[in-house]
Amino acid sequence: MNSPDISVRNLWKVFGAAGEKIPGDPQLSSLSSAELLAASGCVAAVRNLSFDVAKGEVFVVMGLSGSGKSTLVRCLTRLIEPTSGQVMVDGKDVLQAGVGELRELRRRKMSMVFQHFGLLPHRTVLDNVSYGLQIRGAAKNERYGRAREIIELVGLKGYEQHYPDQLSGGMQQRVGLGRALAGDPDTILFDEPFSALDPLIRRDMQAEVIRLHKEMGKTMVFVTHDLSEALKLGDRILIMRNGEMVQCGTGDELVGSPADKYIEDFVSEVPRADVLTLKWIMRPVMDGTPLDAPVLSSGTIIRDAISAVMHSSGPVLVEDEAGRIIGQIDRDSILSVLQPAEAAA
Ligand SMILES: Nc1ncnc2c1ncn2[C@@H]1O[C@H](COP(=O)(O)OP(=O)(O)OP(=O)(O)O)[C@@H](O)[C@H]1O
Repeated sequence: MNSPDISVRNLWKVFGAAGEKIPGDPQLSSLSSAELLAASGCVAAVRNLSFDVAKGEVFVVMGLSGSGKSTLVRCLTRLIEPTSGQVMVDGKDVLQAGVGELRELRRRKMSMVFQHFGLLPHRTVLDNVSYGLQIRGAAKNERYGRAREIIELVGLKGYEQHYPDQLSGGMQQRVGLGRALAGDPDTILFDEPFSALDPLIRRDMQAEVIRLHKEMGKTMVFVTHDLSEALKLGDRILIMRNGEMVQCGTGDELVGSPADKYIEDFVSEVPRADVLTLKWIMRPVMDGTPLDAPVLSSGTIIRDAISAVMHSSGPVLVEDEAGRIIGQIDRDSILSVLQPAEAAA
C-alpha cells in the first residue's frame, strides 16, 4: 500500500451521557449494542475501528442503515466529535487539533459531499462552487476563474448563473461535487451522495466519480449502503455492522473469501464472474498441459476470460504479474462460477 493518507486507530464514538467511559471499560465495551443500551443508555455507533486509507485510494464504507457509516465518516473531520482513538492525517492527530487547525483541515484537506447536497439556495451555481474559496479569502477573479474550470469539469458549463432549485437532483449533486473539488482538497468524503437520485442518474454520477478519480487521483472515502455501488467504485471496502468492522478488503476478497455468514449473505447475489479474478478459480498446472497453451493474467476478471477459455481447445494457463505461470483454468472452472442460466446459454 502507498503511504496512508488517513490512519484510524481504535476509534470509538459512543452517543449518550455516559459515553466517555465505555471505551475504557472492558465489561461495558464488550456488551452487544442492545445490552449496552439497556445497561448504560448509550449507543456505540463506532466501535474500536482501525484501518488505513492509502493516498489516491477509493475507500468505501458500507453497511446497513444504522451500522455507523455516517458517524464514522463525520468523525474523520470531527463534524461529530469522536469519543476516543486516533485519526492521523498527514502525520497529525485530528483529535488533538485546535480550532484553527480543524478549520484548515476542513477547508483545505478534506471536503465533504452530502446526500442532500447542502447547497446555498440563494446563491448561483458559480457562487456555490466558489463559496469555499471565498471564505478562504480568495479574490473574486481568482475564485470565479477556478470555479468556472471546476464547473466545466463536472459537466455544468452554461449553468453558472442558475440557482439550485432550477436544477435537477443529479445536477445539484454535480454542484456539490464541484464545491468539494474547488478547494483542491487531498481527500473527498462522500456520505451516501447518490442515494436520493434516480437509478439512471445515479449510474451517471458513479461514472462521473470514476472519471474524476482517474483524472485527479484524489483520495476518496465513500459511504454507501449499496453493494453494487461499493463494488463499482471501491478499491477496498470496509463492511460495518453495529459500529464494528466485519471485513475490510477488495471486492474480490469479500466475494471470494467472505469473513463470516453475514458477509456471505451480503454478497450472495453478486454475479461472481463479474467480480472474481482468475486467481480465485485456477488450479495448479497439471502434467500434460501444453506449455504453448494460451495465457491469461491472474488479475483478469472471469467475465472477460469467458470467450478465450470457451474457444480454447484445451486448458488456459494463468500467469502472475511477473509473467510466471502459476495455474491453469478450463471450461469447467468457468462454468462453476456462472449463474445456472448463463452456463446453460
Ligand atoms: N446524535 C445521535 N444521538 C444518538 N444516537 C445517534 C446519533 N446519531 C446516530 N446515532 C445512532 O448511531 C448509530 C449509527 O448511526 P449512523 O447514522 O452513523 O448509521 P448509518 O450506517 O450511517 O445509517 P444510515 O445508512 O441510515 O444513514 C445508529 O444506531 C443511530 O441511531
